[in-house]
Amino acid sequence: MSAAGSGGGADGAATDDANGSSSPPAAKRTAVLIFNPVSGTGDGEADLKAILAVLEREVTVHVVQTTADCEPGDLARTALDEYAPDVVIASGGDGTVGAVASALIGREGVVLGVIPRGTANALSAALGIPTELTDAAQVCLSSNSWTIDVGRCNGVPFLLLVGIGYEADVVQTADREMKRKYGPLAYMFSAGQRALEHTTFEVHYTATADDGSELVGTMPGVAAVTAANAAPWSSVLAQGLGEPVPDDGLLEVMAYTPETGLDMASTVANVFFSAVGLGGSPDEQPVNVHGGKARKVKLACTPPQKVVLDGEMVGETPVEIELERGAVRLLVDSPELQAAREHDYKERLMEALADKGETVLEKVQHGAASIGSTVKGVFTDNTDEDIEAQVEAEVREDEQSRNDAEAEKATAESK
Ligand SMILES: Nc1ncnc2c1ncn2[C@@H]1O[C@H](COP(=O)(O)OP(=O)(O)OP(=O)(O)O)[C@@H](O)[C@H]1O
Repeated sequence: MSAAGSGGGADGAATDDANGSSSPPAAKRTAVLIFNPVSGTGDGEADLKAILAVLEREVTVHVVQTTADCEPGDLARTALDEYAPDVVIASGGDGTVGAVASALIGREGVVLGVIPRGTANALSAALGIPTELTDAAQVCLSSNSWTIDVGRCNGVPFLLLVGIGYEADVVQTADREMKRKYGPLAYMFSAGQRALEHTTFEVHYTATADDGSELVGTMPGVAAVTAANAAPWSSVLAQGLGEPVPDDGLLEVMAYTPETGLDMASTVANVFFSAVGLGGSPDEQPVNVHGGKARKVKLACTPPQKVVLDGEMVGETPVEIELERGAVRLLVDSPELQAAREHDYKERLMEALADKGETVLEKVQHGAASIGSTVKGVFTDNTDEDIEAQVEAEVREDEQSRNDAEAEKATAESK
């Protein structure tokens, strides 16, 4: 993840000049915090308290809470006019963050801070924003910024990607109930389920390359198309050419033409494994993955397909997608802080493993068994109650066998 440049520094303390006389404290910077109280699965009230405890040390914060029927972008635009802030901070899921980011397009001098609290937090993962609440709040006080491109799909701004067909079905299947139950795994379950049941369509495309040349054609048998500005590893289909670059002025456009449901599932799995470094190089694409970089792309589908924009359903094809270069300035970790955080995380992980390696391994195996049966449940027609009963039974069985093993060991030792 590359992040460079600098934004406004934070300082609010009194300063001494060369004569030793004290000058008045510099005015505190002003921040607007657009806060979604219901996003994710955490406690909104407690989260807000923890965030303000960090931010208010250095900036004056105006909190604007979102509501069910109010567009967060409109709230941000009103707050920009009312408070003329230096920083606008979006705290919520990807929907909230994307909408607030779009309100900052063309507002030079105002930087975007992000405190992720959603289910998937794909945006933060793609842009290298810390997932821990107070770490992310701390980054909002920093002076490191990264100027990134913003996409537009039929005029509507997006930061990550446009998904057509399969990708849109996956998002629609992972509804709030499923996300509440399974967290980020909801997307994996729904991805597996939809891969087996996917349908195909014909895509008519006009892609404009970086040199202005145009590629026009029709592709039959397509199950999914993605056009990405940025994407985290979990947006598997956007990784066909390697991780998209959010500041290169280009979209990564991918199309998938699987023969069967299993073919689709294994293609998704292959791209996923190579994206996380466990498979072949992304250059060795499976034969049913096609793609390239484009400055702009027009797509029409027969029959028309659903379209998802940064995780939100927005309608149907046809679409015209292009990028606005360097449209938003985002506050990010300094490379040093990012490295220190990663180092610290790895150290703690290694310590925990050295301390109780066996227990950790057992827990992982136990978790995998529960997930396995949940996936099986989702793929078959079991009801939610069936799945929960199945998972509970496996957990009980697992605990019982562990207790038996411990009892056996204790008996053996006492002899
Ligand atoms: N005060 C509120 N009460 C109820 N719903 C709200 C409120 N504020 C926002 N919403 C709803 O929250 C949704 C946006 O959620 P957001 O994207 O922030 O988080 P999420 O859906 O939990 O996370 P993710 O996008 O990562 O899955 C919108 O549908 C909006 O209507």
